[in-house]
Amino acid sequence: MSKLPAPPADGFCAQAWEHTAGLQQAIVEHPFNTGLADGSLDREVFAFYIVQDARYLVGFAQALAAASTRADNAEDAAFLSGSANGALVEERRLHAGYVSEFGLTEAEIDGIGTSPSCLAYTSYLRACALTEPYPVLLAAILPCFWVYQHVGTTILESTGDLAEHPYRAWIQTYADDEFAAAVLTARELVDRVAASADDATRQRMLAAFTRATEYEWLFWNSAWTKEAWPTAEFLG
Ligand SMILES: Cc1ncc(CO)c(N)n1
Repeated sequence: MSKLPAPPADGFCAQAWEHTAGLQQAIVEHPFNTGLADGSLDREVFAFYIVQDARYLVGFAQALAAASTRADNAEDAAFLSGSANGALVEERRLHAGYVSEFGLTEAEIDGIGTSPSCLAYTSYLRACALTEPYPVLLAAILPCFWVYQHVGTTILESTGDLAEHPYRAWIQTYADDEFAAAVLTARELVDRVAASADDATRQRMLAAFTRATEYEWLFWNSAWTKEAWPTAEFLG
């Protein structure tokens, strides 16, 4: 799958993407993602990322499930709850892969602490689910779809044939047609909800979209540095 078409120029998504264009570029150019693209990324760094991402997906799924309870029609509720289920299926798949692909035992996985950035991002999504209006929650969720699809397809464009690529499975997951269709549906939902929101809500949507995109950058950066809690040394 190649890049998605641009969203309608007069909608929220177009405005949000333009507002975060510099950040989107920094994400694609982050050394974690350039290493993922050319296959040079250290496998241990990738394993750390996968463990964090499985934990992230649980929080993301909870935010999606919460959003589905607030949808005002069955189609949107089905999309959101189906996406929640999809994120949890992916979490189970990643978890199963720890042992087969990375040789990590359950004890080793338990020994990897949830990083500050992973906890911050998932906590932010959960907080939006509890305290923000439905349109703002949706805007916070959207970068999780859209940024990954953008990164996945940008990487695929640069790699071409994936047959021998060490991170083939990851690239295929986020560059495939099924994920692209989900991103289009999510964008259409956010544009529709934004179109009937008032200006103040639309401002908060833009702030939430931007913050979540910042957390996407932080998430990759925290995997790259194998971010730990600086306070761990005080706790023995
Ligand atoms: C951090 C993060 N954001 C988005 C996705 C895509 O669902 C993911 N797997 N992980």
